[in-house]
Amino acid sequence: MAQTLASPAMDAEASPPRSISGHFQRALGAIGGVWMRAARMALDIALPTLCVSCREPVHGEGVCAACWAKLSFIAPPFCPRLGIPFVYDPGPELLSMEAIASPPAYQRARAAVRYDDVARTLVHALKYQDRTDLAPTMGRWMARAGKELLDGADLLVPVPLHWRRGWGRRYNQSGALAKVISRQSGVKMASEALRRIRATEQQIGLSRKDRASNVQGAFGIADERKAEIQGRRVILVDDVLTSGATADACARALLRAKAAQVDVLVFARVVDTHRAPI
Ligand SMILES: O=P(O)(O)OC[C@H]1O[C@H](OP(=O)(O)OP(=O)(O)O)[C@H](O)[C@@H]1O
Ligand SMILES: O=c1cc[nH]c(=O)[nH]1
Repeated sequence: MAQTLASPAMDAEASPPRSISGHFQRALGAIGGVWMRAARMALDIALPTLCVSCREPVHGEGVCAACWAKLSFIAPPFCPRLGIPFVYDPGPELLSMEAIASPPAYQRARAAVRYDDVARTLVHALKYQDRTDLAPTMGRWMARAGKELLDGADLLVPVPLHWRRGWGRRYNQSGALAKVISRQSGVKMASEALRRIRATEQQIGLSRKDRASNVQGAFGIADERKAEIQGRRVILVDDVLTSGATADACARALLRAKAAQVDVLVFARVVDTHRAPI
C-alpha cells in the first residue's frame, strides 16, 4: 500500500522544531528578528518618516499634527445629494444650487476633506509618488465620511485606470483606497468589473467642458461582468472629485449595466469649482 508522507516544508510549518537543528534555526530566527528591529530603528533615526505636506519628521501616519489640523474635514451641514459643504444650515433636504442645476447620474457624493493644499499633497503623494502607505489613513477617513452610504451598499467599485496608465503607475490609487474602505466597512469590492476602455488625457488643466468630453464614453462593463453589477447598490470610489465628470461617466456605465443605485465616495472634493479654476 502506498504511504502518504507530508512534505518537509509542511512539517516545518505545522509543528514546532524538535531537533537540535530546529532549535538552532529558531535561535537564528530570533537573532534575525532582533537584527531586523535594530536595523529598522537605525533606519528610522537615519531616515525619519517625513510629513507628506511640510516635510517635518512625523511618527506613524503621513501628516504631522500641524498639517492634520489644516485639513478641512467635511462635516454637516452639506448638500444631501452632492455633499458640498454649506456655510450655514439651510434645513433638512435642501439641495445645493449645483445639485438642482445639473444633477449628476450618481445619487449621492461624499468626501472626507476639501481639496486644498494639504489634501493635494496627500493625493499627489498617493498616486504620483508611490506612497501607498498613505492609503490606510486616507481610506479610514473616507470610510468615516461615507458611513451613511456604506450602511446601505452592496459593492465598492474603484474608478479604473486605463491599462497603460495602470502599467506605468503599477497600482490604482482608487483601488488601494477602496480596499481599505472594504476592510473597514465589510462592503465587498469589485475591482475588475468597470473598465476604462479608452485612454483619456489627465483631467488636470482641462476646463469643465473639456473634462466632460475627455471621459465621455470612456468607461464600460464587459457583458460577462454585468451580472455582478445588476441590481446592486454600488459605491464608486475615487481619490478626487473636481468637476464630477469622471464620477458621472462611471455612474452612467454602471447604470447601463443596471446597477440599482450609484453613490460616490472620494478622499477630497474641490469645493466651488465655479469660482476657483479647476
Ligand atoms: O471630477 P473630474 O473633473 O472628472 O476630475 C477628477 C478625476 O481626475 C483625476 O483623474 P485623471 O483622469 O486626471 O487621472 P490621474 O489618476 O492620472 O490623475 C482624478 O483621479 C479623478 O479621477
Ligand atoms: O488629481 C487631481 C487633482 C485635482 N484635480 C483633478 O482633477 N485631479
